[in-house]
Amino acid sequence: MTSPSNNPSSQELFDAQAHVWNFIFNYLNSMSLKCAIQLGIPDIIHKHGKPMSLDQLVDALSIDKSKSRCVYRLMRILTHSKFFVEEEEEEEARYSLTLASRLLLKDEPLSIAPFALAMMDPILIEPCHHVSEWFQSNDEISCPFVTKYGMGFFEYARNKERWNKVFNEGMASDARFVNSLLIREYKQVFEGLDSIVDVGGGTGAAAKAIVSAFPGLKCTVLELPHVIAGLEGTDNLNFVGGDMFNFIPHAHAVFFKWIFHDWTDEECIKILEKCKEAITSGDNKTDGKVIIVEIVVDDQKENQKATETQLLFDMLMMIEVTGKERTEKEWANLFFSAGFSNYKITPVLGLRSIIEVFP
Ligand SMILES: C[S@@+](CC[C@H](N)C(=O)[O-])C[C@H]1O[C@@H](n2cnc3c(N)ncnc32)[C@H](O)[C@@H]1O
Ligand SMILES: O=c1cc(-c2ccc(O)cc2)oc2c(O)c(O)ccc12
Repeated sequence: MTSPSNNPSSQELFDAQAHVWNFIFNYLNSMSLKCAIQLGIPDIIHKHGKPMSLDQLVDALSIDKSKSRCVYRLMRILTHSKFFVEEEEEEEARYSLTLASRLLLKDEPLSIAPFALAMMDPILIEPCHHVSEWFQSNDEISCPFVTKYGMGFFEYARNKERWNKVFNEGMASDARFVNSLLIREYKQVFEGLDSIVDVGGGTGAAAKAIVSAFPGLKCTVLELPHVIAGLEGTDNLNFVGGDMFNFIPHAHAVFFKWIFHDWTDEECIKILEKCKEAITSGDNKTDGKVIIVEIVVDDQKENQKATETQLLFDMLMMIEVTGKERTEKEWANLFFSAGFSNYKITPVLGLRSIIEVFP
């Protein structure tokens, strides 16, 4: 890393200014994407079935023609960011989808639109305006979410029906996406298991994907009661209301997706100790394991954008809850502190990995 020159050239100064500007205005990328999802632009282009002109898009959007140029400007920035492709046909621009915008179609099984809308909801963005205030406040305030709302995430979600629904649907869409790829890429992680508990499994999206791929496997979702209120199980899927810090039902394997990054090291060690009890039978024997789907920070050092996204998640975990993203060394420290003897990381889920932990 070179230190800045004491006598920068004009070009160096302009480059530095451009870097600052890019960061200042980057939120407008997120907000443009949010607007396109809310308007259903990917769905409209998909339904059209072939590249779509601006006039056709404006017609289908049912918005006032006076806003056509603004729709063009929205499409221009999102085309620049590779959410759409623009091609010229009969001297007119026509838009089609990219793989990224296909993931944002509302009625597709692998849609991550609900996750995108939950993560860009004002409820999660508001605490971001309170980070410095939180840094300067007393030790008792655990995260900027609490600075903003005066209560933790769990208490807030329990009392706000709309937010509870938006958040759970967002998580469920991510669970459907990542679990279908997990089963495609690393099916063997579940092979030979007869029972599994999905701890903090939300409304059961991951569990449903697992039992439909492995019909002989019995799956229990352990969740906070307000998340699973009114949900019915099936023959091989059941919902149990409870607290993972108190008790995890006995099973061959315990599955966690996006749980440990929500919690401090001390809390994770407590959960892992409960897991060890859950996979150990009365005679102290086990061939069970813990299966974790999470980020391993720095596992893709050569990919600058991947590392940046992992670090953005780490900031999100600091702001909304009291968790963090962990390096391999930090993960290993948790596992060994909780009395596990071995682990295996398989990096087949993009920014996340599958981590198997053995007693
Ligand atoms: C970030 S969400 C992840 C949901 C799901 N595993 C997924 O990735 O789609 C964290 C989940 O943990 C649940 N949770 C939080 N505290 C819990 C506790 N003490 N016992 C059981 N579940 C808990 C929350 O209700 C929430 O659904
Ligand atoms: O914004 C969040 C909040 C949580 C969260 C919610 C409820 C809990 O009891 C614990 C944590 O978790 C998140 C998460 O895992 C994620 O990947 C993104 C955002 C959030």
